[in-house]
Amino acid sequence: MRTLQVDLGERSYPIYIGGGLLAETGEYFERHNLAKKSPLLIVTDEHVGPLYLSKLETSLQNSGYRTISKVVKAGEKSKSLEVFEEIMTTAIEGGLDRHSVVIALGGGVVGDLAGFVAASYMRGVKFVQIPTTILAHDSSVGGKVAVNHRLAKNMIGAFHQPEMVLYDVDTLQTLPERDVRSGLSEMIKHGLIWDKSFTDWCRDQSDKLLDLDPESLVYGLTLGCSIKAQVVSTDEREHGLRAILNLGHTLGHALEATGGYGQFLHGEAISIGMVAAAKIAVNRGRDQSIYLVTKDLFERFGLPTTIPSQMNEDDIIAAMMHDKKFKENQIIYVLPISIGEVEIVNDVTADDVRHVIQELKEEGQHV
Ligand SMILES: NC(=O)c1ccc[n+]([C@@H]2O[C@H](COP(=O)([O-])OP(=O)(O)OC[C@H]3O[C@@H](n4cnc5c(N)ncnc54)[C@H](O)[C@@H]3O)[C@@H](O)[C@H]2O)c1
Ligand SMILES: O=C(O)C(=O)C[C@@H](O)[C@H](O)[C@H](O)COP(=O)(O)O
Ligand SMILES: [Zn+2]
Repeated sequence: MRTLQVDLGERSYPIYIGGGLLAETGEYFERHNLAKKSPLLIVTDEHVGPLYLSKLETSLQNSGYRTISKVVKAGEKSKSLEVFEEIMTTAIEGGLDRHSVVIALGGGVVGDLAGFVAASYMRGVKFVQIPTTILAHDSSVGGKVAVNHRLAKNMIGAFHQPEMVLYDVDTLQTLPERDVRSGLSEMIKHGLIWDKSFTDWCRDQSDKLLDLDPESLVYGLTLGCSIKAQVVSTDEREHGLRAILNLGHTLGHALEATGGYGQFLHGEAISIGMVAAAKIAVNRGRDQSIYLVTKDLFERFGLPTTIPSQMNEDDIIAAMMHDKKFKENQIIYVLPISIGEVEIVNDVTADDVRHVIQELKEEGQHV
């Protein structure tokens, strides 16, 4: 078992990564002095619930905790105000009070949604992240919680840090292949923004990672979480450095919204977004190899690197203008300087992005 720490003063918390942790949840809750008198609310989804909910409930009940649960539909569409309200109803009817803890058991969708419930219920209760996807090595750390608006991703949310992240890597063995690839996209991102040697390692280990080799997974997830924890510990509220975690997301989020939150998985959309960022950087004078290496990397993981020709660039640009990083008529964009190093710029124009969308649509037609 490995333990990392997110250093945020009184909001600091550990990330526990290892096998078999789910069955020990009750003991971790006791260790963290989480209240036993108030009911706990477990939020999960219809895929994860049947696999892991009873194990979690048993562990908590064996330690003397009372639990209620809410199972939501799987997928990005559950990150909505409608589902948020349904969970609030469950919480109120179940008698949750200010000492209750909301637990997210699942991937980034459940984590973001349950986290926003925890941030809002009675103006904020404690929150525990129990991630079950590869992607959630990113989403469970850092305290960004939100639901989507039809027009833009993660538009309604808060910063609300968990008490701990309990990452039982055994759960990853049941992930569908498409979600394995999608999750690895965020792992690669952590290399691209921070550490060339980690990017090289991801490329060299691609077969093992895609095969869910436990040793490679634990190493990759630990490195990914550790990069995320370092960035968040430096800049919790994204006043500066934290924006680098958004590599590929300006366009990626616009693709998700334009696709109706169903066409692309998050990791797929940001894979295209990271390739687009590399292309923009090259168009602005950076070395062509940045684009070639980035594209090759995502292709090795079976992730998309082009934009479907039927997508309309005006729609994508319009969605991008709603992004949180669009301010004072400028797009705040994260661009690679080299592999493992990025910069935050504010002079990428909508036309620059439109041009790259057209290039990536054309490339898609030659595949
Ligand atoms: N808050 C953040 O910092 C942050 C960071 C990155 C991504 N995100 C958000 O995370 C979301 C994507 O997360 P995700 O990819 O985990 O999606 P997800 O939560 O939808 O999970 C992916 C799919 O895998 C299923 N699943 C989950 N765990 C499983 C398991 N162990 N076995 C079998 N099936 C399992 C789910 O039911 C779902 O169908 C997006 O909404 C994205 O915006 C947030
Ligand atoms: O934690 C962050 O900061 C990130 O940017 C991580 C991203 O992978 C994640 O998708 C995040 O939810 C995007 O944040 P947003 O502020 O652009 O919605
Ligand atoms: Zn992301």
